[in-house]
Amino acid sequence: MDIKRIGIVGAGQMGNGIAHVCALAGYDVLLSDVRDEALSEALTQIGRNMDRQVSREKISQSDRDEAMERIGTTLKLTDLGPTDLIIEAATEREDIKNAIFAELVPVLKPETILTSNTSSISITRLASRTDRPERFMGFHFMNPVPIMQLVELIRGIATNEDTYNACQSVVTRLDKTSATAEDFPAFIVNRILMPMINEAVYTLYEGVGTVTSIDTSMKLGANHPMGPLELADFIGLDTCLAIMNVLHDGLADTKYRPCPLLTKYVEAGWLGRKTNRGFYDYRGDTPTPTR
Ligand SMILES: CC(=O)CC(=O)SCCNC(=O)CCNC(=O)[C@H](O)C(C)(C)COP(=O)(O)OP(=O)(O)OC[C@H]1O[C@@H](n2cnc3c(N)ncnc32)[C@H](O)[C@@H]1OP(=O)(O)O
Ligand SMILES: NC(=O)C1=CN([C@@H]2O[C@H](COP(=O)(O)OP(=O)(O)OC[C@H]3O[C@@H](n4cnc5c(N)ncnc54)[C@H](OP(=O)(O)O)[C@@H]3O)[C@@H](O)[C@H]2O)C=CC1
Repeated sequence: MDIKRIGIVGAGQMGNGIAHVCALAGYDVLLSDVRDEALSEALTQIGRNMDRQVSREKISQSDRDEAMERIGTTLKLTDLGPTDLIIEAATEREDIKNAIFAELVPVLKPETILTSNTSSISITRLASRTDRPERFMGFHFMNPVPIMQLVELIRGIATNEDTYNACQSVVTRLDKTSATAEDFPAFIVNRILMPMINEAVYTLYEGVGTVTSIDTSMKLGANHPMGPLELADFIGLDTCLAIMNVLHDGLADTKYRPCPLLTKYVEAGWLGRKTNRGFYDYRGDTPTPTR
C-alpha cells in the first residue's frame, strides 16, 4: 500500500516528534488532540526543534518550511478519515485508546492501517476492538523521536504481512531502524528499561541513594546518557507507572511491582518535565532534585 497521508492522534511529546519526522520525510500529516493548546504547543515545539536542525545544518531552511506546511492540525478526530495510516500517540491508557479507535473506525477507508505508539499495551487486544485486526500494528517510536534511531514494530496475533511491510517501508523512509518484537507486555525496550527505572525509584525509596547519587552513579558508572530518574522525568512518570502496571498485571510476577514512591509522585501530579516537577524541579534555572 502506498502511504501518503498520515494521521497522528495525540499532540504530546511523542505525537509532536512523530509529526516532525513524518513531515520531514515528505508525508502529509494531520495531527489531532483534544485540546487546542496541545496542538499550538506541538507546532511551536516542532518549529523550534526544526530551527535547531537548520542551525546545525542537518536540514535546510526550505526543508523546514516545506515540512511545516505539510503539518495540519485538528480537534476533530473524524477529520482523519481520508488518511492512509493512523499513528495513535495519546495518553497511555487502554480506555482512551479504545475510545479513539471506536470513533475513528467508522470514518476510515477500509484499507487504512491503524497503529498505536503504545509503550506497553497489548496490540492484539487493542486490535480486537476494531474492525481490522489484520491491518493493526504496534508502531513504537523512542523519545526524543527526531534523535532516536529505533522504531519497535509489533505484530498483533492477526496482523497480516502487507501491513507489516507497509509499516516497515515507512520506517525506512523515515531513515530509522526497526526491531521486531512479539506482542507481550511492554515488548522489548520497556520490558528491559522500565524495571531498571522502577528499581532506581526503589533505591531512592529505601534511602540507598539520593536523586543525585543514583543518577550520577548510572551516568558515570554505566555510561548512560541520562540517569534513570532524569530519564523517568523525561519519559513522564505517569507513562512509567502505566507501563509498570501493564508488566505487573500482564506477567503476574511481583518483580514488576511498581514502587510506591513512583505512585506517590504520579498521585501528586508531579509527572516529570511535562508538569515541571518530578524527581527534579524544573521551575528554576537548573533542575533541582526533589529528594
Ligand atoms: C518510554 C518508551 O516507550 C520508550 C522510550 O522512548 S524510552 C526513552 C528512550 N530515550 C532515551 O533513553 C534517551 C536517553 N537520553 C539521550 O540519549 C540524550 O540524553 C539525548 C539525546 C536526549 C540528549 O542528548 P545530550 O547530548 O544530552 O543533549 P544535546 O547535545 O543537547 O542533544 C543531542 C541532540 O539531541 C537533540 N535533542 C535533545 N533533546 C531533544 C528533544 N527533546 N527533542 C528533539 N531533539 C532533542 C539536540 O538538538 C541534539 O541534536 P543534534 O545532535 O542534531 O545537534
Ligand atoms: N514518553 C515517552 O517517552 C514515550 C511514550 N510513548 C507512548 O506514546 C503515547 C503518548 O505519550 P506522550 O506523548 O509521552 O504523552 P503526553 O502526555 O505528552 O501526550 C499525550 C497527549 O494525548 C492527548 N490525549 C488524551 N486523550 C486524547 C484523546 N482522546 N484524543 C486525542 N488526544 C488525546 C493528551 O491531552 P491531555 O493533555 O489533554 O490529556 C496529550 O496531549 C503513550 O501511549 C506512551 O506510552 C512511546 C514511546 C516513548
